[in-house]
Amino acid sequence: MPHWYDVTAWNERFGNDSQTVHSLRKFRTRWLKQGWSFADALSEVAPSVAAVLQSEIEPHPLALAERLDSQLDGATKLLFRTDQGLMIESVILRAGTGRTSLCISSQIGCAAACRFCATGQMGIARNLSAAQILDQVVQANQLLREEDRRVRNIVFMGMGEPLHNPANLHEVITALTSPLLFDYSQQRLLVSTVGIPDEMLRLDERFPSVNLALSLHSANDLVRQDLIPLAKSVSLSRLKETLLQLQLSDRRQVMIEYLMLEDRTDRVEDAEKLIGFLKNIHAHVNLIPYNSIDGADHLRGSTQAARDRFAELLKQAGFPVTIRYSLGADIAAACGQLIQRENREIAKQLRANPAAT
Ligand SMILES: C[S@@+](CC[C@H](N)C(=O)[O-])C[C@H]1O[C@@H](n2cnc3c(N)ncnc32)[C@H](O)[C@@H]1O
Ligand code: SF4
Repeated sequence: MPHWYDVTAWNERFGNDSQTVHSLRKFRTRWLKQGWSFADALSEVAPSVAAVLQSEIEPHPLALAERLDSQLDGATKLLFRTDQGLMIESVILRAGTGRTSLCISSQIGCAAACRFCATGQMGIARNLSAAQILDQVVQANQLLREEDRRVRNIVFMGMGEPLHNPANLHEVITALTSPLLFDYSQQRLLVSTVGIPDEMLRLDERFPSVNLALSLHSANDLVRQDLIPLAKSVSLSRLKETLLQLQLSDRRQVMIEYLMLEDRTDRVEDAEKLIGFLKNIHAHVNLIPYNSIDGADHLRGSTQAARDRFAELLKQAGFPVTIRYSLGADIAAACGQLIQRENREIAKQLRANPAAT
Protein backbone atom coordinates (compact mmCIF):
# COMPACT_ATOMS: atom_id res chain seq x y z
CA MET A 1 0.00 0.00 0.00
CA PRO A 2 1.98 3.03 -1.20
CA HIS A 3 0.19 5.67 0.85
CA TRP A 4 -1.91 4.84 3.88
CA TYR A 5 -3.53 8.30 3.69
CA ASP A 6 -5.01 7.52 0.28
CA VAL A 7 -8.42 5.98 0.93
CA THR A 8 -8.72 4.32 -2.46
CA ALA A 9 -5.42 2.50 -1.80
CA TRP A 10 -7.07 0.67 1.14
CA ASN A 11 -9.84 -0.62 -1.08
CA GLU A 12 -7.42 -1.73 -3.76
CA ARG A 13 -5.18 -3.47 -1.26
CA PHE A 14 -7.78 -5.25 0.84
CA GLY A 15 -10.79 -5.65 -1.46
CA ASN A 16 -14.32 -5.30 -0.18
CA ASP A 17 -14.94 -8.32 1.94
CA SER A 18 -17.32 -6.84 4.49
CA GLN A 19 -15.62 -8.24 7.58
CA THR A 20 -12.21 -6.94 6.53
CA VAL A 21 -13.63 -3.55 5.58
CA HIS A 22 -15.35 -3.33 8.96
CA SER A 23 -12.23 -4.18 10.94
CA LEU A 24 -10.06 -1.81 8.89
CA ARG A 25 -12.52 0.99 9.60
CA LYS A 26 -12.31 0.25 13.28
CA PHE A 27 -8.52 0.26 13.06
CA ARG A 28 -8.42 3.64 11.31
CA THR A 29 -10.89 5.14 13.77
CA ARG A 30 -8.78 4.05 16.72
CA TRP A 31 -5.49 5.11 15.13
CA LEU A 32 -6.41 8.37 13.41
CA LYS A 33 -9.48 9.69 15.22
CA GLN A 34 -9.01 8.41 18.76
CA GLY A 35 -5.23 8.70 19.10
CA TRP A 36 -4.47 5.03 19.81
CA SER A 37 -0.95 3.88 19.10
CA PHE A 38 -0.48 2.02 15.83
CA ALA A 39 0.29 -1.20 17.71
CA ASP A 40 -2.80 -0.98 19.95
CA ALA A 41 -5.03 -0.13 17.00
CA LEU A 42 -3.63 -3.15 15.13
CA SER A 43 -4.94 -5.44 17.83
CA GLU A 44 -8.40 -4.67 16.41
CA VAL A 45 -7.83 -6.41 13.11
CA ALA A 46 -7.52 -10.06 12.09
CA PRO A 47 -3.90 -11.29 12.45
CA SER A 48 -3.47 -11.88 8.70
CA VAL A 49 -4.58 -8.30 7.90
CA ALA A 50 -2.54 -6.88 10.80
CA ALA A 51 0.57 -8.53 9.38
CA VAL A 52 0.02 -6.76 6.04
CA LEU A 53 -0.58 -3.38 7.71
CA GLN A 54 2.50 -3.78 9.84
CA SER A 55 4.73 -4.60 6.92
CA GLU A 56 3.35 -1.99 4.51
CA ILE A 57 2.66 1.08 6.64
CA GLU A 58 5.42 3.23 8.06
CA PRO A 59 3.34 4.77 10.84
CA HIS A 60 5.84 7.38 12.03
CA PRO A 61 8.16 8.98 9.47
CA LEU A 62 9.09 11.48 12.20
CA ALA A 63 10.85 10.66 15.46
CA LEU A 64 9.73 12.67 18.46
CA ALA A 65 13.04 14.08 19.72
CA GLU A 66 11.83 16.30 22.52
CA ARG A 67 8.70 17.56 24.19
CA LEU A 68 8.66 20.93 25.94
CA ASP A 69 5.72 21.86 28.14
CA SER A 70 5.16 25.51 28.97
CA GLN A 71 4.96 26.33 32.66
CA LEU A 72 3.06 29.54 31.81
CA ASP A 73 0.15 28.32 29.74
CA GLY A 74 -1.17 25.28 27.94
CA ALA A 75 1.37 25.13 25.14
CA THR A 76 3.51 22.12 24.31
CA LYS A 77 6.24 22.22 21.72
CA LEU A 78 7.07 18.98 19.92
CA LEU A 79 10.46 18.73 18.22
CA PHE A 80 10.64 16.03 15.57
CA ARG A 81 13.62 14.66 13.70
CA THR A 82 13.34 13.53 10.08
CA ASP A 83 15.25 10.56 8.72
CA GLN A 84 17.92 12.97 7.43
CA GLY A 85 18.46 14.39 10.89
CA LEU A 86 16.77 17.73 10.16
CA MET A 87 14.43 19.07 12.84
CA ILE A 88 10.90 20.41 12.64
CA GLU A 89 8.47 21.75 15.22
CA SER A 90 4.78 21.50 15.98
CA VAL A 91 2.98 23.27 18.80
CA ILE A 92 -0.04 22.08 20.75
CA LEU A 93 -2.10 25.00 22.07
CA ARG A 94 -4.63 24.30 24.80
CA ALA A 95 -7.07 27.16 25.10
CA GLY A 96 -8.88 27.89 28.37
CA THR A 97 -12.13 26.85 26.67
CA GLY A 98 -10.85 23.28 26.57
CA ARG A 99 -10.37 23.45 22.82
CA THR A 100 -7.08 22.26 21.46
CA SER A 101 -5.28 23.53 18.38
CA LEU A 102 -2.21 22.21 16.66
CA CYS A 103 0.21 24.33 14.69
CA ILE A 104 2.04 22.21 12.11
CA SER A 105 5.02 22.59 9.79
CA SER A 106 4.89 22.07 6.03
CA GLN A 107 8.57 22.54 5.17
CA ILE A 108 12.05 22.49 6.67
CA GLY A 109 13.35 26.01 6.14
CA CYS A 110 11.60 28.32 3.69
CA ALA A 111 12.51 29.95 0.38
CA ALA A 112 10.61 33.15 1.21
CA ALA A 113 13.54 33.99 3.53
CA CYS A 114 11.64 36.56 5.62
CA ARG A 115 14.11 38.62 7.64
CA PHE A 116 12.16 38.29 10.86
CA CYS A 117 11.61 34.53 10.70
CA ALA A 118 13.98 31.89 12.09
CA THR A 119 12.68 29.32 9.61
CA GLY A 120 13.40 31.68 6.71
CA GLN A 121 16.95 32.11 7.97
CA MET A 122 17.84 28.39 8.07
CA GLY A 123 19.44 28.49 4.65
CA ILE A 124 17.43 25.58 3.28
CA ALA A 125 13.98 24.94 1.90
CA ARG A 126 12.77 21.37 1.73
CA ASN A 127 9.26 20.10 1.42
CA LEU A 128 7.90 17.76 4.03
CA SER A 129 6.09 14.76 2.54
CA ALA A 130 2.36 14.40 3.10
CA ALA A 131 3.10 11.51 5.49
CA GLN A 132 5.49 13.71 7.52
CA ILE A 133 2.93 16.50 7.75
CA LEU A 134 0.18 14.09 8.78
CA ASP A 135 2.42 12.37 11.33
CA GLN A 136 2.54 15.62 13.32
CA VAL A 137 -1.24 15.32 13.76
CA VAL A 138 -1.10 11.59 14.49
CA GLN A 139 1.57 11.97 17.18
CA ALA A 140 -0.05 15.05 18.75
CA ASN A 141 -3.33 13.16 19.07
CA GLN A 142 -1.52 10.23 20.66
CA LEU A 143 -0.06 12.52 23.32
CA LEU A 144 -3.39 14.25 23.84
CA ARG A 145 -5.22 10.97 24.32
CA GLU A 146 -3.54 10.71 27.75
CA GLU A 147 -5.38 13.93 28.65
CA ASP A 148 -8.67 12.91 27.08
CA ARG A 149 -8.27 15.55 24.43
CA ARG A 150 -8.10 15.60 20.66
CA VAL A 151 -6.76 18.21 18.28
CA ARG A 152 -9.76 20.29 17.25
CA ASN A 153 -8.25 22.93 14.95
CA ILE A 154 -5.20 22.58 12.76
CA VAL A 155 -3.25 25.62 11.60
CA PHE A 156 -0.52 25.49 8.96
CA MET A 157 1.45 28.18 10.72
CA GLY A 158 4.53 26.28 11.75
CA MET A 159 7.73 26.10 9.76
CA GLY A 160 7.62 26.72 6.03
CA GLU A 161 5.36 28.06 3.35
CA PRO A 162 2.53 25.58 2.77
CA LEU A 163 1.76 26.99 -0.67
CA HIS A 164 5.31 26.23 -1.80
CA ASN A 165 4.41 22.60 -1.13
CA PRO A 166 0.98 22.55 -2.76
CA ALA A 167 0.71 18.95 -4.00
CA ASN A 168 1.47 17.55 -0.55
CA LEU A 169 -0.69 20.18 1.12
CA HIS A 170 -3.67 19.14 -1.00
CA GLU A 171 -3.08 15.48 -0.18
CA VAL A 172 -2.86 16.34 3.50
CA ILE A 173 -6.09 18.35 3.48
CA THR A 174 -7.83 15.56 1.57
CA ALA A 175 -6.73 13.04 4.23
CA LEU A 176 -7.54 15.30 7.16
CA THR A 177 -11.06 15.93 5.88
CA SER A 178 -11.77 12.36 4.78
CA PRO A 179 -14.54 10.84 6.96
CA LEU A 180 -12.69 7.50 6.66
CA LEU A 181 -9.43 8.90 8.03
CA PHE A 182 -9.20 11.94 10.34
CA ASP A 183 -12.66 13.40 9.66
CA TYR A 184 -11.93 17.10 10.33
CA SER A 185 -14.22 19.60 8.64
CA GLN A 186 -12.57 22.13 6.33
CA GLN A 187 -13.62 24.92 8.71
CA ARG A 188 -11.30 23.46 11.34
CA LEU A 189 -8.26 24.01 9.13
CA LEU A 190 -6.36 27.23 8.52
CA VAL A 191 -3.61 27.70 5.95
CA SER A 192 -1.30 30.65 6.51
CA THR A 193 0.62 31.96 3.51
CA VAL A 194 3.07 34.71 2.73
CA GLY A 195 1.04 35.24 -0.47
CA ILE A 196 1.39 32.95 -3.50
CA PRO A 197 -1.52 34.19 -5.65
CA ASP A 198 -2.09 31.27 -8.03
CA GLU A 199 -1.87 28.73 -5.23
CA MET A 200 -4.20 30.75 -3.01
CA LEU A 201 -6.81 30.62 -5.75
CA ARG A 202 -6.27 26.92 -6.41
CA LEU A 203 -6.63 26.12 -2.71
CA ASP A 204 -9.77 28.21 -2.49
CA GLU A 205 -11.26 26.48 -5.50
CA ARG A 206 -10.52 22.95 -4.30
CA PHE A 207 -11.21 23.47 -0.59
CA PRO A 208 -13.60 26.44 -0.40
CA SER A 209 -14.19 26.23 3.35
CA VAL A 210 -10.59 25.94 4.48
CA ASN A 211 -9.64 29.17 6.25
CA LEU A 212 -6.93 31.32 4.77
CA ALA A 213 -4.53 33.70 6.49
CA LEU A 214 -2.32 36.10 4.55
CA SER A 215 0.88 37.26 6.22
CA LEU A 216 0.83 40.82 4.91
CA HIS A 217 2.93 42.70 7.48
CA SER A 218 2.98 45.93 5.49
CA ALA A 219 0.79 47.67 2.91
CA ASN A 220 3.82 49.49 1.52
CA ASP A 221 5.55 47.58 -1.30
CA LEU A 222 9.06 48.74 -0.40
CA VAL A 223 8.76 47.97 3.29
CA ARG A 224 7.18 44.59 2.53
CA GLN A 225 9.93 43.68 0.07
CA ASP A 226 12.54 44.64 2.61
CA LEU A 227 11.00 42.28 5.18
CA ILE A 228 10.03 39.52 2.75
CA PRO A 229 12.47 39.07 -0.16
CA LEU A 230 9.91 36.92 -2.00
CA ALA A 231 7.56 39.93 -2.13
CA LYS A 232 9.70 41.43 -4.89
CA SER A 233 7.93 39.06 -7.26
CA VAL A 234 4.42 39.54 -5.82
CA SER A 235 3.20 43.12 -5.66
CA LEU A 236 0.57 44.34 -3.24
CA SER A 237 -1.76 45.13 -6.14
CA ARG A 238 -1.54 41.49 -7.28
CA LEU A 239 -2.26 40.36 -3.72
CA LYS A 240 -5.26 42.65 -3.49
CA GLU A 241 -6.60 41.37 -6.79
CA THR A 242 -6.21 37.82 -5.44
CA LEU A 243 -8.03 38.62 -2.21
CA LEU A 244 -10.89 40.10 -4.20
CA GLN A 245 -11.10 36.89 -6.26
CA LEU A 246 -11.37 34.57 -3.25
CA GLN A 247 -14.81 33.20 -2.65
CA LEU A 248 -15.24 34.67 0.80
CA SER A 249 -18.55 34.34 2.57
CA ASP A 250 -19.78 36.25 5.61
CA ARG A 251 -18.69 33.34 7.73
CA ARG A 252 -15.30 33.09 6.11
CA GLN A 253 -13.12 36.15 6.25
CA VAL A 254 -9.50 36.17 5.21
CA MET A 255 -7.25 36.63 8.19
CA ILE A 256 -4.62 39.32 7.65
CA GLU A 257 -1.54 38.72 9.75
CA TYR A 258 0.39 41.85 10.48
CA LEU A 259 3.69 41.92 12.32
CA MET A 260 4.14 44.89 14.64
CA LEU A 261 7.64 46.27 14.10
CA GLU A 262 8.72 49.52 15.63
CA ASP A 263 8.90 52.40 13.16
CA ARG A 264 8.58 50.05 10.21
CA THR A 265 5.02 48.80 10.25
CA ASP A 266 3.39 50.35 13.33
CA ARG A 267 3.02 54.08 12.57
CA VAL A 268 -0.25 55.92 12.00
CA GLU A 269 0.58 56.24 8.31
CA ASP A 270 1.11 52.44 8.17
CA ALA A 271 -2.34 51.88 9.65
CA GLU A 272 -3.84 54.28 7.09
CA LYS A 273 -2.12 52.41 4.25
CA LEU A 274 -3.39 49.10 5.58
CA ILE A 275 -6.94 50.44 5.82
CA GLY A 276 -6.68 51.63 2.20
CA PHE A 277 -5.36 48.22 1.09
CA LEU A 278 -8.18 46.37 2.84
CA LYS A 279 -10.97 48.44 1.31
CA ASN A 280 -13.72 46.08 0.00
CA ILE A 281 -11.99 43.06 1.51
CA HIS A 282 -13.74 40.87 4.03
CA ALA A 283 -10.87 40.75 6.49
CA HIS A 284 -10.06 40.13 10.11
CA VAL A 285 -6.76 41.65 11.18
CA ASN A 286 -4.50 39.81 13.59
CA LEU A 287 -1.70 41.97 14.98
CA ILE A 288 1.36 39.89 15.81
CA PRO A 289 3.88 40.93 18.46
CA TYR A 290 7.38 40.30 17.15
CA ASN A 291 9.51 37.58 18.80
CA SER A 292 13.11 38.58 18.27
CA ILE A 293 15.32 36.05 16.50
CA ASP A 294 19.03 35.43 16.08
CA GLY A 295 20.55 37.46 13.28
CA ALA A 296 17.88 40.19 13.02
CA ASP A 297 19.17 42.72 15.51
CA HIS A 298 17.91 45.60 13.37
CA LEU A 299 14.29 44.65 14.03
CA ARG A 300 12.45 45.66 17.18
CA GLY A 301 8.94 44.87 18.29
CA SER A 302 6.39 47.66 18.77
CA THR A 303 5.53 49.04 22.15
CA GLN A 304 2.18 48.14 23.58
CA ALA A 305 1.03 51.74 23.17
CA ALA A 306 1.85 51.68 19.45
CA ARG A 307 0.04 48.36 19.09
CA ASP A 308 -3.06 49.64 20.86
CA ARG A 309 -3.11 52.84 18.78
CA PHE A 310 -2.78 50.78 15.58
CA ALA A 311 -5.59 48.44 16.65
CA GLU A 312 -7.84 51.37 17.49
CA LEU A 313 -7.40 52.95 14.04
CA LEU A 314 -8.34 49.69 12.35
CA LYS A 315 -11.36 49.23 14.58
CA GLN A 316 -12.54 52.74 13.80
CA ALA A 317 -12.30 51.84 10.13
CA GLY A 318 -14.66 48.92 10.79
CA PHE A 319 -12.26 45.95 10.81
CA PRO A 320 -12.37 43.25 13.47
CA VAL A 321 -8.93 43.24 15.13
CA THR A 322 -7.26 40.85 17.51
CA ILE A 323 -3.83 41.07 19.04
CA ARG A 324 -2.18 37.68 19.03
CA TYR A 325 -0.85 36.85 22.38
CA SER A 326 2.02 34.47 22.23
CA LEU A 327 1.56 31.12 23.93
CA GLY A 328 4.49 29.22 25.33
CA ALA A 329 6.87 32.16 25.62
CA ASP A 330 9.05 30.10 27.96
CA ILE A 331 9.44 27.06 25.70
CA ALA A 332 10.57 28.86 22.56
CA ALA A 333 10.34 32.35 21.25
CA ALA A 334 9.75 32.50 17.52
CA CYS A 335 8.78 29.49 15.47
CA GLY A 336 11.85 27.60 14.27
CA GLN A 337 14.21 29.43 16.58
CA LEU A 338 15.16 26.51 18.79
CA ILE A 339 16.40 24.55 15.82
CA GLN A 340 17.60 27.30 13.47
CA ARG A 341 21.31 26.68 14.08
CA GLU A 342 21.04 22.91 14.25
CA ASN A 343 19.28 22.69 10.87
CA ARG A 344 21.76 25.13 9.34
CA GLU A 345 24.60 22.81 10.34
CA ILE A 346 22.92 19.63 9.14
CA ALA A 347 21.94 21.30 5.85
CA LYS A 348 25.56 22.31 5.35
CA GLN A 349 26.69 18.71 5.89
CA LEU A 350 24.04 17.41 3.50
CA ARG A 351 25.15 19.90 0.84
CA ALA A 352 28.76 18.84 1.31
CA ASN A 353 27.79 15.19 1.05
CA PRO A 354 24.89 15.01 -1.42
CA ALA A 355 25.10 11.21 -1.50
CA ALA A 356 23.50 11.26 1.94
CA THR A 357 20.36 12.96 0.60
C1 LIG B 1 6.10 30.81 10.42
S1 LIG B 1 4.88 31.42 9.33
C2 LIG B 1 4.36 29.95 8.47
C3 LIG B 1 3.24 30.18 7.50
C4 LIG B 1 3.56 30.99 6.26
N1 LIG B 1 4.83 30.73 5.74
C5 LIG B 1 3.37 32.47 6.53
O1 LIG B 1 4.35 33.20 6.49
O2 LIG B 1 2.24 32.86 6.75
C6 LIG B 1 3.49 31.73 10.40
C7 LIG B 1 3.41 33.12 10.94
O3 LIG B 1 4.48 33.34 11.85
C8 LIG B 1 4.91 34.67 11.70
N2 LIG B 1 6.26 34.87 12.20
C9 LIG B 1 7.41 34.44 11.64
N3 LIG B 1 8.46 34.85 12.38
C10 LIG B 1 7.97 35.56 13.41
C11 LIG B 1 8.57 36.24 14.51
N4 LIG B 1 9.88 36.29 14.68
N5 LIG B 1 7.75 36.85 15.39
C12 LIG B 1 6.40 36.81 15.23
N6 LIG B 1 5.78 36.19 14.21
C13 LIG B 1 6.56 35.57 13.31
C14 LIG B 1 4.79 34.86 10.21
O4 LIG B 1 4.82 36.17 9.80
C15 LIG B 1 3.49 34.20 9.88
O5 LIG B 1 2.43 35.11 9.99
S1 SF4 C 1 7.32 33.82 7.79
FE1 SF4 C 1 6.44 32.17 6.60
S2 SF4 C 1 7.01 32.71 4.51
FE2 SF4 C 1 8.33 33.92 5.79
S3 SF4 C 1 10.19 32.71 5.98
FE3 SF4 C 1 8.89 32.24 7.75
S4 SF4 C 1 7.78 30.46 7.13
FE4 SF4 C 1 8.60 31.35 5.26
